[in-house]
Amino acid sequence: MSKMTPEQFHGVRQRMDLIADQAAVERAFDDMAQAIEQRYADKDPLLLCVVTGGIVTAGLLLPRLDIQLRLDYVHASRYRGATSGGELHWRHRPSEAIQGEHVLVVDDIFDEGCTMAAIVDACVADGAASVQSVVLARKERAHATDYRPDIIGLTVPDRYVMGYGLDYKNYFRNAAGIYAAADEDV
Ligand SMILES: O=P(O)(O)OC[C@H]1O[C@H](OP(=O)(O)OP(=O)(O)O)[C@H](O)[C@@H]1O
Ligand code: HPA
Repeated sequence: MSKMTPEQFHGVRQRMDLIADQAAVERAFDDMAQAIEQRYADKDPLLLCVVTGGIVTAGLLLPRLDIQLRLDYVHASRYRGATSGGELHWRHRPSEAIQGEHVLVVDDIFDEGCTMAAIVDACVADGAASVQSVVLARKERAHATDYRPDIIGLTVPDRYVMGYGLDYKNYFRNAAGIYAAADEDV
């Protein structure tokens, strides 16, 4: 995994713009959790966290959900430390565990939409009883697929964003807010 020097890291941090502060993001999580509880109260869903970016979204949703549920993960990525997407690489696809389940796919962002559309298609192909999705953020842009997430926390501008699980060159996933990288850093 590539590294940034402290000088590069602090430069990016100084130039980035705040898009949604911690309070706004936490409110979005409350709303997302409420929507999930309404849809899944009696369904014993299997939440499927999309690793790596979806870890923070799943981790902040779970303690807010007072319903019967289980957790599993898929590992599929397109960006791999870059700021533009490529081909989808599967590293973990729990096909057998998905059969007959009400699956809720959990990710940090719906950008071009290719990742979520491919994961939802894979869950359907693997025999899920139903498949819905939740994302912390949807990018305000044209998407490369007709698929849309069922539950969306926030809409963010069409800029490269980071924080709350979203990375910039493998960093800033731990930022306690959502920030956009400066044009010169993208
Ligand atoms: O809508 P799309 O344009 O397909 O992009 C969205 C995907 O890109 C990011 O993952 P990435 O491939 O960067 O892997 P990561 O989870 O390790 O960050 C993000 O976590 C989503 O899974
Ligand atoms: N930020 C971080 N990761 C991403 C983005 C983004 O804007 N789009 C797709 N994956």
